[in-house]
Amino acid sequence: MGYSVIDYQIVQDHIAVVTLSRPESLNALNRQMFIELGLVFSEIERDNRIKAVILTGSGSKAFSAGADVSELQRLSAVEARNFALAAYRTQDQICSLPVPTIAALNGYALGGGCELAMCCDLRLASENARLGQPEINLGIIPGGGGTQRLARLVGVSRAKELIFTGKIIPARVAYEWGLVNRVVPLEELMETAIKLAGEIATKSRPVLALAKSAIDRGSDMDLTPALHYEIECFAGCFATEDHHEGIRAFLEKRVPRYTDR
Ligand SMILES: C=CC(=O)SCCNC(=O)CCNC(=O)[C@H](O)C(C)(C)COP(=O)(O)OP(=O)(O)OC[C@H]1O[C@@H](n2cnc3c(N)ncnc32)[C@H](O)[C@@H]1OP(=O)(O)O
Repeated sequence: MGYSVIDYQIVQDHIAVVTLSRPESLNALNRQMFIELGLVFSEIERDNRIKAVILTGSGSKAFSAGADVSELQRLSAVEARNFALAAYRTQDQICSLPVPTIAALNGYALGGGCELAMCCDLRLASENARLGQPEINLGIIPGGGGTQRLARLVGVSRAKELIFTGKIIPARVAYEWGLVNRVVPLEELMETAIKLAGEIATKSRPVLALAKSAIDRGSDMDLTPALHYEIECFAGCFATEDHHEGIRAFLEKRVPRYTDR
């Protein structure tokens, strides 16, 4: 399928790389971008070969500088709600993918860009990356999950500090706050992301899906139901062929050969 504002590639057979591609506006997120992200993530969801997804931005300056401000300028309150709902639907597709997702933040990840990164399971940042929710400086608040996902990742106090001031933090601070998993030089970012995705892709696809579901769905529950849900996911592993192979390979002192069944 042809895309105009994103780029899509499969590398090393199992790794999907989706690149936000509007470099002239620092990969600002417009309606077309949400439509194409929706289409590409549907394509990824249907492709059983894919075991990890990397989401990044084109160029060396930005992952994404957020929602396209020139589109926001024209929105009524009703249209703003529809814009946020379109973003929500795309984000929900990303969050519910059964395979791990990695945001490779190659520069600014602001507003909707930071929100998109927070929908991914893991975040790697280049040393020049800068993150924040600066919507308050435009007289608005985050509408793509920023008030919720940021608070869950860094805590309510730090989320309030970022959202109330619009302050942008460097990658190193984002790492100290737990907002990104790792910081690497820009020229090593994609190599690091592909290496991490490759390491994940050596595992069993259905077992990765169960691990992701146990963590994500469990974290929306109280502890006791979450622990019971983990038990169901753990038991689900024993219904896979891959768990036989994993255990057998350990006992035979060899590397497992998973078939993703
Ligand atoms: C509701 C949810 C939201 O996401 S609201 C948007 C939240 N994001 C922001 O407020 C960030 C806006 N951008 C900036 O503050 C700056 O661009 C910067 C700090 C990220 C980088 O500054 P710098 O001076 O290095 O670059 P420019 O400002 O000159 O940007 C280059 C080029 O990109 C256009 N652009 C940047 N961000 C956006 C955006 N969010 N929407 C639309 N366009 C954007 C900027 O206008 C420049 O275009 P040009 O035609 O060259 O003027």
